[in-house]
Amino acid sequence: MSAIPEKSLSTQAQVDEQAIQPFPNSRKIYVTGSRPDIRVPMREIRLSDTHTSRGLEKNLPLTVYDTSGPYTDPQVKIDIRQGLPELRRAWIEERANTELLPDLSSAYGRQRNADPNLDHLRFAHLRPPRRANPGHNVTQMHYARQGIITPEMEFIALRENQRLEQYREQLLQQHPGQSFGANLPSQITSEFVRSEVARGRAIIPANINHTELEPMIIGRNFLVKINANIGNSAVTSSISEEVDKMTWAIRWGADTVMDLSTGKNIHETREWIIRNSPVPIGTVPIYQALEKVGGKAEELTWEIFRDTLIEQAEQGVDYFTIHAGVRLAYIPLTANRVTGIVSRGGSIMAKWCLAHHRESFLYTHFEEICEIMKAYDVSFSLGDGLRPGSIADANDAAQFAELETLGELTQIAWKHDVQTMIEGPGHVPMHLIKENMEKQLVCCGEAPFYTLGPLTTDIAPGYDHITSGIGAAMIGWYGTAMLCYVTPKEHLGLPNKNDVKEGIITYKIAAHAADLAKGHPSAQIRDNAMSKARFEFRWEDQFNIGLDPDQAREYHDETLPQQAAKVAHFCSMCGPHFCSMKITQEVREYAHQKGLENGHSALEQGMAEKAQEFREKGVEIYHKA
Ligand SMILES: C[C@H]1O[C@@H](n2cnc3c(N)ncnc32)[C@H](O)[C@@H]1O
Ligand SMILES: Cc1ncc(COP(=O)(O)O)c(N)n1
Ligand code: MET
Ligand code: SF4
Ligand SMILES: [Zn+2]
Repeated sequence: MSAIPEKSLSTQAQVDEQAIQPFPNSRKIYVTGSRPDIRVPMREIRLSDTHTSRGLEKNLPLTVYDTSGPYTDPQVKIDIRQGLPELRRAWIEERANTELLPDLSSAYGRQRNADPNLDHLRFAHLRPPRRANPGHNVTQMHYARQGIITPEMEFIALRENQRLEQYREQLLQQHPGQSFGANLPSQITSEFVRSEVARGRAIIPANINHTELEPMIIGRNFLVKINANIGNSAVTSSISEEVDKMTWAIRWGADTVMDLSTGKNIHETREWIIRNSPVPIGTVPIYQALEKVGGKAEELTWEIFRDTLIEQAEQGVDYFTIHAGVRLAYIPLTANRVTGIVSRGGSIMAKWCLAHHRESFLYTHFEEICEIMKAYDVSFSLGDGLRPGSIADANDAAQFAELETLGELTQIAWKHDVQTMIEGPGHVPMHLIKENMEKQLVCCGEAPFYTLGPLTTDIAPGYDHITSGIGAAMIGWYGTAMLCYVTPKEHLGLPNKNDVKEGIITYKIAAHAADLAKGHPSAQIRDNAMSKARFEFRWEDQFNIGLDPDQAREYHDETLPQQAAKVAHFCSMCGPHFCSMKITQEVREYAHQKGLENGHSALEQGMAEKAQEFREKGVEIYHKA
């Protein structure tokens, strides 16, 4: 939608065409649950047949997790000005414990919505906000603790299984994995989802005002998830660019998106994003609160912050990063750090605490914050305001003091049945990563961990998706439930749409590598399908099974663009005579013809004959015609 000028956004906005292209050889499928409106989206990738000497062999279509929402469903007409269909509306209404309010409860929200100067850029179909009836708690954790399985929980169970049962025969070969204490059942049931949420070991970020949401779960005993950060800054970007980043991010696999806008029109930007997002949206409300006081941290008040929480909760934000662990007493612990406080929220709160020489209002008003959260089912992401911002500062006293406090706050949130996850570092060398995971599990009672990377070295600006992808893969393996991406622009500038994709693909790799290493029951199916396609020279399948079919195809086309090359038994890396997979196939064919079965002797004999053949052909290989 980037081509549309801000002055006519509300009437002219259009979806980014790139975001609605179907994936090659793929179709959107829906697995239906116990009622017709539980329709869980997945992507099915059609594969070609295997050619064997005995004829054609079918390859089962592959099912993959799909975060892209209705955008990749050709049956759904996308209209960014209308927003997405309200998938969860009936589920929320049925529970009959909420009311639609005549107007926004937030004074700031009302003022923005009434301002005629914003008409041209406002999302045009604003809905009245919904809130829990007085005295009611509408969190998924509250239901879970009463033994209720919600449609959201059933949806998630189907989603996590990815039709695993279809692959019992084929492709299920898998290494046992090392899970470091995670409990990964071979089949996820709705009851398992409920019990993990009740226990606080997983969260379902799902604000009752985000009815467009396709439910997902964040927890150590489920698939590892990834988050993409987007949002404008005072220096650059616009509403349309940010909506494009969101639709681009979910296309490539973002499980949640954080809108970290700090520039113009934060309220309106967020409305456009939420109304068009099938994934949970997170924010850091203190950023917008700071904007409201002209960037002067010392002028922040509990009242302004509270109004901001309500404003955002009524728009449908699914989780709030709240830096309530930055206590006055911890600030001196950062004095001798190389990079001080690198968290934006952390530095804002540190400034407020010092200016007033008082305990942070986030800490002192924490129970009131819980009351707001449970009236809309907003989840906590307890912010790591004192995370290390350099290798030198990793695992220091300030960082771990804050973690202890986050543990205390988790217990308070749980007392209110408010879903909670914990944010983690930052910059940490590889050998200090495991300690972070172990301490978090102990301090925070196994509440899900959500880490930024961590970056494993400081020396590669321009490549921090890689420095952090390494740390993300490690901490994901140890038990982190969601990995917050870092893009190549980290430390250098605001990421653009391309950087968003680069960050996502990097983090999809990290998260999947972690699932494999943990031994998640369905994790290896896609690897097995890919390896089989690769060994059988099914090039199209190799492109299409991958995380980024476009990139894979482009690279193959660079040297072998001809259609015939898409079935050739080699690529330009080794060429026809040195293709080891081709040679292996010849060895196997030979063994088969000789009636020698797979054993050692067959391979040995095959190799010997091959050796002879190569010696004879040697001249030809080295003196290329
Ligand atoms: C906490 C992390 O959030 C990221 N971050 C902060 N603001 C934005 C934004 N507008 N867009 C993308 N990423 C952002 C940075 O990568 C930072 O390190
Ligand atoms: C995992 C993680 N940690 C922190 C933040 C917020 O940023 P900040 O703490 O800089 O305000 C974030 N978006 N994600
Ligand atoms: N990259 C930083 C971090 O790791 C955030 C902004 S730059 C100091 O927290
Ligand atoms: S990323 Fe840039 S603006 Fe943000 S803390 Fe680092 S130097 Fe400052
Ligand atoms: Zn950094």
